[in-house]
Amino acid sequence: MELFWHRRDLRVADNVGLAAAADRVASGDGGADAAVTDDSAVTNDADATVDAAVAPVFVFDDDVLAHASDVRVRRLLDGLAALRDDYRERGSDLLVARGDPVTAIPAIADTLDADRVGWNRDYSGLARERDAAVRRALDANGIEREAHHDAVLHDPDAIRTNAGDPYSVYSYYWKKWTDREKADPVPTPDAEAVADSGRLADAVDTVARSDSPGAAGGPVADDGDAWGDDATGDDATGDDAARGDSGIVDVAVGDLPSLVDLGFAVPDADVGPAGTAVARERLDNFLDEAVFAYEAERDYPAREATSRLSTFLKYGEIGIRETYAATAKAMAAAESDSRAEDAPEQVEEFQQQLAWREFYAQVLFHNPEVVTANYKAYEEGIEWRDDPEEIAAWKRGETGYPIVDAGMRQLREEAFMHNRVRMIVASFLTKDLLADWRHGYAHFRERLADHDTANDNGGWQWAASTGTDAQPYFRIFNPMTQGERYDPDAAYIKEYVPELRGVDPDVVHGWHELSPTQRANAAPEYPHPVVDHSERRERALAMYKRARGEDPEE
Ligand SMILES: Cc1cc2nc3c(=O)[nH]c(=O)nc-3n(C[C@H](O)[C@H](O)[C@H](O)COP(=O)(O)OP(=O)(O)OC[C@H]3O[C@@H](n4cnc5c(N)ncnc54)[C@H](O)[C@@H]3O)c2cc1C
Repeated sequence: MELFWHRRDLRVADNVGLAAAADRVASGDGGADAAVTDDSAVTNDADATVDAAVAPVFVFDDDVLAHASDVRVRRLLDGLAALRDDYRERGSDLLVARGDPVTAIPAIADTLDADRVGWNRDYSGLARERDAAVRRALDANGIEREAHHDAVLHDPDAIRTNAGDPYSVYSYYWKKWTDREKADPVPTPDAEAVADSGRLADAVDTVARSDSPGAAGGPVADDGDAWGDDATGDDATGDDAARGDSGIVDVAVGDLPSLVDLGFAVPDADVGPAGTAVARERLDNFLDEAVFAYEAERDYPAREATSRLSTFLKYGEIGIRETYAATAKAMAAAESDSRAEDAPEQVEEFQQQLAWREFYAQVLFHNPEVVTANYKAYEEGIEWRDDPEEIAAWKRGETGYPIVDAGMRQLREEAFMHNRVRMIVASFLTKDLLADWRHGYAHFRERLADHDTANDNGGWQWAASTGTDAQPYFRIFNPMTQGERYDPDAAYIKEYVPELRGVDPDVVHGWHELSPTQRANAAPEYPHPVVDHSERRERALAMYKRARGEDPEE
């Protein structure tokens, strides 16, 4: 028996770690029963078939839940339900545990008589720290373990500059990324390779509820695997020893806790559907048509021009190899059929976004401190203004800047925001309200269903001009002209800002130039601008110049 630990890879298809375990049990190369050699003649065949299988588990870790939000836990539970159903279709089920993985994983492995535990690597600081502690606990209990690269096409150490450094400039990273050969999707395990649900139920009956082997074993010396070393980050607890002591392991077969059980409330936002089947349908639909106009259309929030795959990629409900292979197929088809000449470039533009995801993953991996610190140090530090009322108006979507308010309300209602609008609202918070990007990051982290530490942090530090390859500090979006350019008939704005529905688009886009009386006549319920953009623009330039040690008057 092998135990496979799902974390942010909620799928059975194109799952590198799961496929490796399934392949091993199918070929009889590994697992407790495969180790039977001399006694094989007397082994009960039925038991051997049942035991030579992979048992999947998910662990609700209280340390992770402490940093989660209503929206994200709702979406996680939906993704887990879909994963469980995929296992049930194969006659298996998902083991669901609650506890500290450092104790839970060795305890469950022990109960199942699993001699190996597998998982896919996660690159954030907290995850790496947790994984190092789990590795030590498994080693102490003599249980083999292996970790795989799965979430990205090229792992964070694979692509470096010619001098051997991690990349900090995206365009150079992209050149190498796109030239590298990409792995094919890995096979989906056969039903025979995953543990029968009855066997899982029997095992759960006997799981120790305290004093698990993980707790007894305690931490042992690290084996020097670079992936688990020196992890830091905002959400890292930094306390391995404490992790090994809790000893309580709650396990059920397919029985998912409710939001309330986990200490969360039902979110106002509709987090949308979950699971591999939905993700595949989205990808297929997108690659059928929209991708061929992706570059031209992707910045217009009212148009359905992007894939809306981010939440599925964040929870790993679709594999990145499968996603990339589908884009490569679409590109090949576009080259050979009668589509517009630039169709392949449009597909490549989409692949570039997948590469941004991997670029930010490697930035976070090599610089875990960026979660709380500026990537780019400013000599004198940035003197953020941080006005609580202005920040609160931004969060509520009541700044009096229509495109900003539409974005913030889309976030509240859908736990999602269009990429162009994320850039606009992030620029507005940092360069109009002069508020620290960390306020925005914290709010996005709470509200976005697709919140991904690497991408969210990368996006915020880009907008605040503090990140790798960031927007230069003197490039400050004008929220009115951005709205006019990318939402010319104000369709997106009107969808989320009902106060402006009957208002002419020119009036919407010129809102800041109207007199208070004109505004009151046009849309009495919609707020006046909280700040004057031109004045704030000058203040932002001075703020950044001072931080750079330059004279703001020059
Ligand atoms: C301030 C800010 C915060 C952001 N926070 C997140 C976040 O928490 N999670 C997240 O996945 N994306 C984040 N992004 C990137 C981007 O906005 C979303 O990935 C995108 O809007 C998701 O929509 P989509 O799936 O339709 O994207 P598509 O345009 O269809 O792109 C396909 C995929 O590529 C990836 N991708 C696209 N753009 C980027 C990007 N700029 N950086 C990294 N990956 C990208 C995503 O996985 C996305 O699903 C943020 C951007 C900004 C400016």
